[in-house]
Amino acid sequence: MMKQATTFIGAGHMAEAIIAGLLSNGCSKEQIFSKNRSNMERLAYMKQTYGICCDPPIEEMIARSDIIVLAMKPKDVSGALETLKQYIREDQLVISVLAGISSADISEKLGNKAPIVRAMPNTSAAVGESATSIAPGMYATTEHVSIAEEMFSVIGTTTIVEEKDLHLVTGLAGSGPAYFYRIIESFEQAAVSLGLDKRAARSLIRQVLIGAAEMLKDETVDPAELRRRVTSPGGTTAAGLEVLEANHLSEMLYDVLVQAMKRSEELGKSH
Ligand SMILES: NC(=O)C1=CN([C@@H]2O[C@H](COP(=O)(O)OP(=O)(O)OC[C@H]3O[C@@H](n4cnc5c(N)ncnc54)[C@H](OP(=O)(O)O)[C@@H]3O)[C@@H](O)[C@H]2O)C=CC1
Ligand SMILES: O=C(O)[C@@H]1CCC=N1
Repeated sequence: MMKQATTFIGAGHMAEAIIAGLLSNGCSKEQIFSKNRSNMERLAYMKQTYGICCDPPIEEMIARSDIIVLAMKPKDVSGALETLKQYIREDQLVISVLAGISSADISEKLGNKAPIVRAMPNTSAAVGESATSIAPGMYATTEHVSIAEEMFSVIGTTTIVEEKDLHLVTGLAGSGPAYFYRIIESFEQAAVSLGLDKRAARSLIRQVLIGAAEMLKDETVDPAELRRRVTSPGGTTAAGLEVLEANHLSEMLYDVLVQAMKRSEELGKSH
């Protein structure tokens, strides 16, 4: 269980997913602080829902913390660090979940040698199923990486990557849940258009994804083999899969990653 006091700068969707995961894994709510820039309603919701500390002034939160998690949008990081750099110390660990923003950039904005570890979780953190990538950044030692691993391991799996690979893994795993949600939305709509009751469509297609995901948890199993087991020669699955192939599924998904990765690179340049 994580014992370090932690301040989340930004109490948005990602911060909530991580905080929910930490609390359901036994982390004490007194050890978690969070602040927004101006959305007090959102902060009140976080306080009410999770019992975390949102009232102390930001400088007090930071003074009492071992870890500072940067969880604002990339475009807001410059403004946030302009104010916060006077409070963040070199004996604290800065963990950034920001897409695209390099640790060198964060260090420069901080103007000190605080260690920085970058993490790219996803919103499945809220149910303990994030696929988080962790990369050591400026001034980070293996001990700092271990602390970040400990934090993120309670909200899912952790994979250590090099910082240069974060653009790619952001497009793959940070954004990843949205691709599957989008596919589910279309299958639901298609089933309803073809005459199925909405509730039945919804519950069936969701369970299909949950069941398939459960099967994939065994990493020794090849997804291609799982697919072959479903696909009877000349049967319904083969007919459906032919449509995916005819519409260039692999090329399309390659492009999905390329575009998401490019966007991450742009975020790093344009904030
Ligand atoms: N959503 C996702 O699936 C994932 C997101 N990320 C990364 O997480 C970060 C946050 O994303 P997400 O949670 O979706 O965004 P949200 O918009 O939901 O939350 C961002 C929060 O940051 C706050 N904020 C902005 N500026 C400041 C500031 N100067 N000081 C304190 N708080 C501030 C905002 O408060 P206010 O409204 O008051 O301005 C807002 O509550 C992004 O950098 C994103 O790249 C990473 C992995 C996955
Ligand atoms: O869309 C985004 O920019 C963020 C980063 C990964 C998931 N959401």
